[in-house]
Amino acid sequence: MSETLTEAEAAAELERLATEIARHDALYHRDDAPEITDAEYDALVRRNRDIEAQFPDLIRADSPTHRVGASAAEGFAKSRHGVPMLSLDNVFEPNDFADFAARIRRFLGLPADQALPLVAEPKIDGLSINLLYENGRFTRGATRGDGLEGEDVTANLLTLASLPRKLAAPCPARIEIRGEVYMTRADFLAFRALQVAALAARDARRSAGEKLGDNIVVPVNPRNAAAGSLRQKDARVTAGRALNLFAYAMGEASEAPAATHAEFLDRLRAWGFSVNPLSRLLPNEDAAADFQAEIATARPALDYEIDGVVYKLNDLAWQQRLGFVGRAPRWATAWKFPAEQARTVLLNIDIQVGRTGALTPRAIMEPVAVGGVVVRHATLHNEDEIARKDIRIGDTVILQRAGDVIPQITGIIDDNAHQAREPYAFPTRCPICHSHAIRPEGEVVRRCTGGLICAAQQQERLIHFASRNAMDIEGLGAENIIALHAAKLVATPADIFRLANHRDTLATWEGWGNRKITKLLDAIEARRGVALERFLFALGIRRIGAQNAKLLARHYGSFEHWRARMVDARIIGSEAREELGAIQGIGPAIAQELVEFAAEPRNLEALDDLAAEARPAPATTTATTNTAFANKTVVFTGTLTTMTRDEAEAIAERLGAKVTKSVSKKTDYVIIGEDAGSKAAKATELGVATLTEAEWRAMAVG
Ligand SMILES: NC(=O)c1ccc[n+]([C@@H]2O[C@H](COP(=O)([O-])OP(=O)(O)OC[C@H]3O[C@@H](n4cnc5c(N)ncnc54)[C@H](O)[C@@H]3O)[C@@H](O)[C@H]2O)c1
Ligand SMILES: [Zn+2]
Repeated sequence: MSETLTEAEAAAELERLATEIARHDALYHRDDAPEITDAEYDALVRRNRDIEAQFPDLIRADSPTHRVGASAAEGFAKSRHGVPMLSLDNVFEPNDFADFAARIRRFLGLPADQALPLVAEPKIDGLSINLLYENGRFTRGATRGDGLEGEDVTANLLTLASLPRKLAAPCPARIEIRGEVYMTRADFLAFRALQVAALAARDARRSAGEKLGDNIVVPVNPRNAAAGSLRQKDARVTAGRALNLFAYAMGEASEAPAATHAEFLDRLRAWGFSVNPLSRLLPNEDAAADFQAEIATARPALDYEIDGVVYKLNDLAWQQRLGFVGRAPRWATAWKFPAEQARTVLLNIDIQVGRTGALTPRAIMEPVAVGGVVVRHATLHNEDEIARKDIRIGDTVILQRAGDVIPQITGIIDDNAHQAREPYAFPTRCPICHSHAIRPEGEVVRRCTGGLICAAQQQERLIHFASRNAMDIEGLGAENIIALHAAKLVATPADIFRLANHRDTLATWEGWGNRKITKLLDAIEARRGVALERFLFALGIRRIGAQNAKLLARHYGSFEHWRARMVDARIIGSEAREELGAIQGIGPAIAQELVEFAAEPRNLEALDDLAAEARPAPATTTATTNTAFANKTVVFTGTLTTMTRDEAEAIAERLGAKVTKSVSKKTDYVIIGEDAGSKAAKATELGVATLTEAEWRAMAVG
């Protein structure tokens, strides 16, 4: 560790790391949803261990060094292991491996020339499980959980073909068998593709207003996929996933089934478990380095992911004597492979535009093999990431793949050639529609503002436009929009109103009978003259949800007025800009989105084209039927403090009220401001309902 910390700094840092690591443990082990890569996680753990080594007095009771995994997730019955399920220490270098062997010799008091037979097994990247067999029958299976107690996943495990239900005699009356549940690379890629497609379909339906759960998860790697698939509340879901099992260890046993680990692996095979065929008994620790190299060479061709080799002392009596320290046995270690890295040249950065207008940079590279696959693309996340790593086109970049599907660029070669290149300038225009792209303060994502015209966003916008809370066009759900858009009959919302021109084309489509077409065209016709608030919401301007659309409609009253004021509001400091910012409920971020929308001339063109077709109705005629003041007669008296009398009367009228000057029996409400005189008294006398200014505001403005 290069830095020197004071004791106070070290204590604070250990506290932070304990919290941070526990959070990532839960995300990874309990939720199957890691936020960071394994390499980043391992760096946090290493930092924690280094600080603890320097300040042993500060080691916390909740130190990550002593914990395993994360506690069992809700929704599963808990299952206690007969013997705890721990983790493994790991080494990366030959020297560290030599230390591991030396510690064993020292602990057992073995002379240097005594052979130390070890069993070497590929370290499968899956999730470990504990299988209880009683009288030769499988009775219970659980995940590792926090090491002491895991989730009972017996029903899920029973869907695995490779899990023996019964063990052939002889076998101990009670024995826990441990192993790894994993998914092959090929099955993982197929499953991932399915999930990606399911997610896209779900999102399309969601933007059409359907309420759908968040249960579609796109796994980032095979381990993640295996864990998510096994830990399903409904075992029928697990049954549909391709999961396999390698057995490699035991927990509690009523009698020892073998004297050595190698013999035990033979017993596992005889019982019908699959044991990794690459496992091998090594005569001594000196053979480990060669084995490590051999497996590293074999790795790219394996059909499952491994991240190292586990070396276990063969003699079970010795294992017994060595026991455990912290969260791992003394008699085994995982010699991990370094994260697979490669160097290549960054040819270009292309910008992909998402369905919601987000601009995401992607690296295009000279193809290079890393981690068993040829890679051409890597994500660059966002513009800050590019700036932070100072990535320039033409640079030699270092690429890393740590089990995840999408490789990362971890850094660049900072040489003279790099310095001579231009720093990368992130585009400020959308590469698809050339509208300006903005990045609101405090956000990392830059977005295209050409919502109504951008081809990348068209389909999404159209689905939203027709959906229930927006224009509510019956019969124009996501599926039909996708078909119409793909056939190029509809590109912008205005085109929907011109769909009648394509009647003949539609009639040739399979499943589109005359009745269906007529019904759809009628439904579209019926939406001309739509309420302004629906129209504004349907535009799909970012941050303009149904509630904000309502505020805008009420405030501006008509489409023409709203449009004119938005155009004027483009000028900072203008009266229209101030007015927009002063509308209660419309904050600066919302105002900014509206202004950016209006600042794109082609948005205005598309907007006018649409308004000419849809002809949104002024807010007054639409809001009158279902407000507290619809068809009521109201009188204002006294001085209002939060709005002028004119404004108040205009609002009341917009809400469908009739505003009169004098109080009579026909008056429904008298709104009383400051220094009110005879009208207030008259209201009391006639028993007419009175409202304070605050009450009026609450009812009228919300
Ligand atoms: N990305 C994240 O946010 C995040 C968070 C937590 C953990 N992790 C990853 O998980 C690791 C820690 O998890 P861990 O405690 O399970 O340690 P580990 O995965 O490094 O090693 C222990 C595990 O190896 C597995 N294993 C595979 N083959 C085996 C074999 N032949 N014999 C024995 N065990 C075998 C077992 O499941 C065992 O529990 C970290 O190093 C990191 O890579 C990542
Ligand atoms: Zn665009």
